[in-house]
Amino acid sequence: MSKKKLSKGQLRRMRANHQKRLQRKNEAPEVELENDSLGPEQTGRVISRFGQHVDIEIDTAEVIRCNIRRTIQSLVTGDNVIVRIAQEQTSTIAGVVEAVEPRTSSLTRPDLYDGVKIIAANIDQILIVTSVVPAFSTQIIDRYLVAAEDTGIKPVIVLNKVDLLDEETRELLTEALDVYQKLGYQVFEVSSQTAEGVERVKQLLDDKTSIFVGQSGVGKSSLINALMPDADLLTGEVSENSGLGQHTTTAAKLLHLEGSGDLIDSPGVREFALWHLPPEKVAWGFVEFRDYLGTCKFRDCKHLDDPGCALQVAFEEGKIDEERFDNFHRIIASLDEQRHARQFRSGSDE
Ligand SMILES: Nc1nc2c(ncn2[C@@H]2O[C@H](COP(=O)(O)OP(=O)(O)OP(=O)(O)O)[C@@H](O)[C@H]2O)c(=O)[nH]1
Ligand SMILES: [Zn+2]
Repeated sequence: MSKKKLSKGQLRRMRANHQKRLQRKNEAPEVELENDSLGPEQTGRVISRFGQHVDIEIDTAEVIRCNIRRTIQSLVTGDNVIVRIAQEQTSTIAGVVEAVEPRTSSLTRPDLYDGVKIIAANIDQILIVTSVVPAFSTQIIDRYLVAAEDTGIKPVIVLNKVDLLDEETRELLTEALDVYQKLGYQVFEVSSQTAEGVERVKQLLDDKTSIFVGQSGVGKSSLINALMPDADLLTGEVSENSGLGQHTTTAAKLLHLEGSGDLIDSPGVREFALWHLPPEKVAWGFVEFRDYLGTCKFRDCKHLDDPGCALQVAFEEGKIDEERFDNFHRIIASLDEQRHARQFRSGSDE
């Protein structure tokens, strides 16, 4: 049986509907606030972004939902902004973001369409949380350090769950972490369970914007809860999935800590170091390698057993820790594996 032919009228209606849909897509879904209904400019900070809208905390600590001027190219959690607030509240949209201050730092992730996507801005420090459950791994710490070094944001290492350690294990871990202290990284040993060391972390967070990263299960949520004025807030916010739709669970959100510090959190923020790293950035991410980079005999030196490798010489002279050098090679090897897997996948798609 042949397909039923559409009448001219039906076709016209279909086309008209299609046009309407396209138009709707291109139109900003925002309620435009009239310029003369807006108050004077004031400063604020992005708490969270939801598509065309954004929640801004202003100096009175009030959070207001705003539209975004079309001239603004990029606006993410943590951005400092200039806003104008409607003098009379006529809708849920209470103001307009007029401008964004230059960022001191930004956290990005690879994006299929745009190359990279910025997920948060103006972060002062990255707390790399690790523990003994899941197993302690300097390789994972190094991987997070490399990613942190690439952002230019200061990383700090936090060993959580020290309450689970017997004396001997604790000594071993302290020794392993000593390598990082010697490289200039701050190291904290804490337990979110017994609150050991938590006060020192609290002081570290004061007056700064921080993010917590690390493997699933190391105790990031537990630690954050121990540092929040209202312990239930974080879990409540993250699991909320109503009203504003699914963005609530994925959008990075800025939260206030018990002292004067802020925290930006989201699943994406927590996992940022697990995304692909270009191999040339890995060596740079090992801070003690920097003096030697560019001094190997061959420009494309893999720093393995290449002749005339300056890193190899430095290692043999005891200037580079063995475990760090091993971890570097392991990270490079895992990047190669990832690349092969991607090539294999894209090849089999054809
Ligand atoms: N013994 C002990 N257990 C802890 C401590 N901190 C967290 N835990 C436990 O570790 C488990 C994981 O903690 P979470 O806070 O959910 O870990 P997370 O890093 O937020 O995990 P994701 O949300 O998956 O990223 C929970 O069962 C916690 O109770 C601690 O200091 N000591
Ligand atoms: Zn080399």
